[in-house]
Amino acid sequence: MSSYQSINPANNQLLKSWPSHDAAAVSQALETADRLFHSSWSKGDIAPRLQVLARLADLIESRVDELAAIASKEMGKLIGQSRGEVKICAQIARYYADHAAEILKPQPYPSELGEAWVEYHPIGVLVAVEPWNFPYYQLMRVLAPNLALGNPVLAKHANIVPHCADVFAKLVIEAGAPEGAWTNLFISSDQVAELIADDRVQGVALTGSERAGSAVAQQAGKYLKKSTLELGGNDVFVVLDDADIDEAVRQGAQARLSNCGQVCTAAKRFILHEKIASAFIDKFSAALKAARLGDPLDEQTTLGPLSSKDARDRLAKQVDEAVQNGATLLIGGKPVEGVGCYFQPTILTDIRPDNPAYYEEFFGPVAQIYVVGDDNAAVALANDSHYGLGGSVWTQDIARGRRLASAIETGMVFINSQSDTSAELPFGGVKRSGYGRELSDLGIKEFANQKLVVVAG
Ligand SMILES: NC(=O)C1=CN([C@@H]2O[C@H](COP(=O)(O)OP(=O)(O)OC[C@H]3O[C@@H](n4cnc5c(N)ncnc54)[C@H](OP(=O)(O)O)[C@@H]3O)[C@@H](O)[C@H]2O)C=CC1
Ligand SMILES: CCCCCC(=O)O
Repeated sequence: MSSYQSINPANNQLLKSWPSHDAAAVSQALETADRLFHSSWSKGDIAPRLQVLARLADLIESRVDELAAIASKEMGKLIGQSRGEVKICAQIARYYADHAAEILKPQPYPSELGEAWVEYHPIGVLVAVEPWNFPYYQLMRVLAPNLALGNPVLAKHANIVPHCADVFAKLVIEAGAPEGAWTNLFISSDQVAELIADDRVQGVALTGSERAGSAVAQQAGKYLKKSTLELGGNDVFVVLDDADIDEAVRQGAQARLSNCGQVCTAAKRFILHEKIASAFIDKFSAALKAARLGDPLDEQTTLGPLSSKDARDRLAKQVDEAVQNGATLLIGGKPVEGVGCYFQPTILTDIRPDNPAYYEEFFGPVAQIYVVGDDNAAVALANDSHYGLGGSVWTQDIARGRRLASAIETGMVFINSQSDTSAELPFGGVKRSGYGRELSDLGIKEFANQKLVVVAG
């Protein structure tokens, strides 16, 4: 049974232990959620559900500082970045409050068979399995569209962010949602598997590692339940010879160091055109070295700790092995001595395809640098990856940027911007980065019965 403990990664202090939910509590939660699904709340008029989302957005906006501090203390995100995450959660709630009715209205399908349309109905109780790196955003990405649609959700959050999980669930109730709409469960992987197997559960959404995604998707497949997966990424940051180098360096450093590099769509593989590589590397190294490590609650800090001791130790081992297999360590490369799960900003170069690091995601402030001679080489290197989540291309020739964006095999590509997210834009990837999309009109239909109705002509 995974234990749920709030531990501050900046000082390794235990903040609070949280009791796990036993079988009786899980059974009660599932029964309540399923009863709600069969009620007028889920199957009736959408308006009351959208009013809850609007109130939730207002509530979150009124408590940004409080919610941000809880996240920063529990998983080490810089306080300013935690505020940003809380604000985008309000944006997502408000987006679906304002747009779900339009997105979900019946869509006509002109047909020779007669008058035809597609209606969008909820499918039932879902399970959400979410990670610690955006402890509120990951939950809101599932809650908002499915509360609008009418799918009740049983949520299993990462075991290192129980306070975020608990306060989020309380906010949903405070916004007026009935019991069962969103239930936080402190449960184990085995209990998740049992829920997925239950006939009352119709789908599962997971964000996390390939390991977790594979286990959950396997169970979902075994019981023929719909699933969506948003997993790791090894996103490229392609800087072409005509790029604005200073802007690319500024955003590249942000894209690698934000959330201490623990972002699935963080820039991880920096692919540099040979004409600008030396200039970029000099400026980029200086930008990473200038990071101010410290307490995430201190506004002056620009690089906080990793989320846990395990995460820090895993990263240190990865970097050591990369160097043992031939990579050159340009800067950093070691845990920071002392209290807390800190790691030096790091740059690795000379990573050859026979080095395991070539295909690995570094979930921390570790940048890989590659140098290429032309656009085709950049695309070939970008696509030589098991992952396919996001990426960015930097060039002053937009037509050139669009060509590369179309050729890079990922779910999202940004031109002259680091990867980002917004409620109205779909989020997701391909290959081992998972499948399905969250947010936007695509995300709300992932767990909808897209029902065809035809009136014979
Ligand atoms: N795509 C993304 O945004 C993220 C990707 N990751 C990737 O995951 C890697 C490791 O991070 P980590 O924290 O270990 O992520 P995990 O994949 O272990 O955790 C993500 C969620 O999945 C749960 N989980 C893990 N295994 C199972 C299982 N067999 N059945 C059901 N649920 C399960 C976890 O629960 P519990 O916490 O109790 O183990 C957690 O709630 C990172 O290096 C990164 O590559 C991590 C975070 C976010
Ligand atoms: C702001 C970017 C959000 C990325 C969410 C993730 O790491 O899954």
